[in-house]
Amino acid sequence: MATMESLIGLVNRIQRACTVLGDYGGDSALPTLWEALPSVAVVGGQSSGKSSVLESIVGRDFLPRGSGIVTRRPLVLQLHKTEPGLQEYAEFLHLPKKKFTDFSIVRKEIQEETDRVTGKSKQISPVPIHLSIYSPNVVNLTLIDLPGITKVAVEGQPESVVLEIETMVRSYIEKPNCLILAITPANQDLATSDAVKLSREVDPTGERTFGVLTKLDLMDKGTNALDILEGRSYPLQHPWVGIVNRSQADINKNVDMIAARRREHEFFATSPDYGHLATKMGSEYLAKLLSKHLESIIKSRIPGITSLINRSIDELESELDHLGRPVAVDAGAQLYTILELCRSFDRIFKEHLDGGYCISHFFSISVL
Ligand SMILES: Nc1nc2c(ncn2[C@@H]2O[C@H](COP(=O)(O)OP(=O)(O)OP(=O)(O)O)[C@@H](O)[C@H]2O)c(=O)[nH]1
Repeated sequence: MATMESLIGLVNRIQRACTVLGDYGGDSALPTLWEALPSVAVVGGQSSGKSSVLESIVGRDFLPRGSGIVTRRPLVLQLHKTEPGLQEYAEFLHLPKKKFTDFSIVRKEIQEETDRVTGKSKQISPVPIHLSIYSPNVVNLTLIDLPGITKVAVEGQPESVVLEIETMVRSYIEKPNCLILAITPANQDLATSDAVKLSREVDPTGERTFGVLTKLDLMDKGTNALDILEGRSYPLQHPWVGIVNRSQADINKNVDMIAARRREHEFFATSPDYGHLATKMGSEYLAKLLSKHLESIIKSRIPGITSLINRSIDELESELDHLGRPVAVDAGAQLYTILELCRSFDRIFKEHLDGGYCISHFFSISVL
């Protein structure tokens, strides 16, 4: 288990290295290392509860929240499990070496960094924000929060935003190594769920889709979601997980994540409808389920990842060979390099000229 955890941690670090080098799977026509590594994308309609699910998994309050379109750039969130007792902190890729221990400042930075690229209007951008959280209380995971799928542009947005968001979401979830966390609110008809519709399109067999039903506490009295949670309607290969996040009123009252998790736990444990499913519900269970699934994916993909890395090393080495020796920085060594180049040019020139010693000699002297 420890080995597997460190392996997921290693994949996290490779992903981090990829992003530093500008490889986040973007629009590259070539297969990239990022694409070979597994990740989890959170997909759903606007206000379906995507950011709330992410926060519950992390157990921290750090994402900008509110009604309307809040997530306007993809957020690549890497969770790194640290030793027990160590302090939790966050780091942004665009602010290297700056450790954030106050998570309300993390939220502010996400907002400001979103605005820096999109402006303060409701525009969206496909340029991701990268955030790493180091904590003893998380499981090693890379999660990607995406803008909510919508059917209509809100005031201040161009009509094209609807298609732009769908294209952006699709570009992440169509990658075969991307697990899809399809978030659907339980108080809406599942048949109209954007998350279910889109994930079915890109993953028709449902092998990489995890259905998450939020807002179970907001269902009309006398109704429940047992048909879905027990897999009778909309079955997926992995069972649906029910979640109860904090309501907007809870957020306004600053109900903290620990209290929220406890309340979620109680909701399932004491519910006459869901009590028998309580051990397989809730955000903590979801985080463990995802981490476990990632483990098995990584295990099965190790040979592919290794061969991709080896292939890239080979290609880079042959490119380096082709480029020749590195050019030194100091003037003396540079002069030496030039002399060496002239010497080899002289030799090759000589070899190609029939009895041309004089010309090549003359040439080498004139070059020097
Ligand atoms: N009561 C209740 N409210 C919830 C639940 N999940 C989310 N909410 C509320 O629904 C609203 C939207 O939640 P978010 O998590 O911001 O939704 P989102 O999908 O990330 O929103 P966008 O990023 O704007 O698309 C917030 O006010 C949450 O408090 C839930 O399980 N129960």
